Amino acid sequence: MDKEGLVVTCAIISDGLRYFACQRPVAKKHGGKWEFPGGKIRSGELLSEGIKRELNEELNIEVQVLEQLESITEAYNDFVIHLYPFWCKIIKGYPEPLEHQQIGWFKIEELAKMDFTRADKVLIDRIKKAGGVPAIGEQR
Ligand SMILES: Nc1nc2c([nH]c(=O)n2[C@@H]2O[C@H](COP(=O)(O)OP(=O)(O)OP(=O)(O)O)[C@@H](O)[C@H]2O)c(=O)[nH]1
Repeated sequence: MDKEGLVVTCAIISDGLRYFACQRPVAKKHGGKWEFPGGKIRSGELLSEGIKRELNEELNIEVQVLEQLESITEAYNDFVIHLYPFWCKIIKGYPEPLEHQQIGWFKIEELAKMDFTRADKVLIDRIKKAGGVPAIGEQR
């Protein structure tokens, strides 16, 4: 097991009512699981730069980081993940599923029932308990 752990960022994007989530391709690790868009940080890259790069690569959107949320560390069978969530706002483009099986907008109650990884379940629980991240304006 990689003791250092994998540093992964993810974006929480909300239209005030629903949250944006993506389903991983079957062939990838955690295939078929739902996740918040993002990915591994490259060496020397700032977390806030990594999240913007990943969303651009995966969804062809530009985002503004509004706030960094509390990180989550989870041990899976073969690796440890340090998940760094960022509350983000889309400032350019509409999400396209360039690397995911499916993408969509879901209410928090729906997210709580979907098949997310353990790290994400912790995050969803936190958002639910906090009563949601504040609405972030106009999105379709
Ligand atoms: N993107 C993302 N990955 C997550 C989340 N939660 C979580 O456990 N992970 C896990 O973090 C690991 C790395 O994410 P990733 O595979 O998206 O990273 P990446 O796009 O940079 O990888 P790649 O370049 O190999 O495709 C995966 O095992 C993934 O399941 C999440 O909310 N978003």
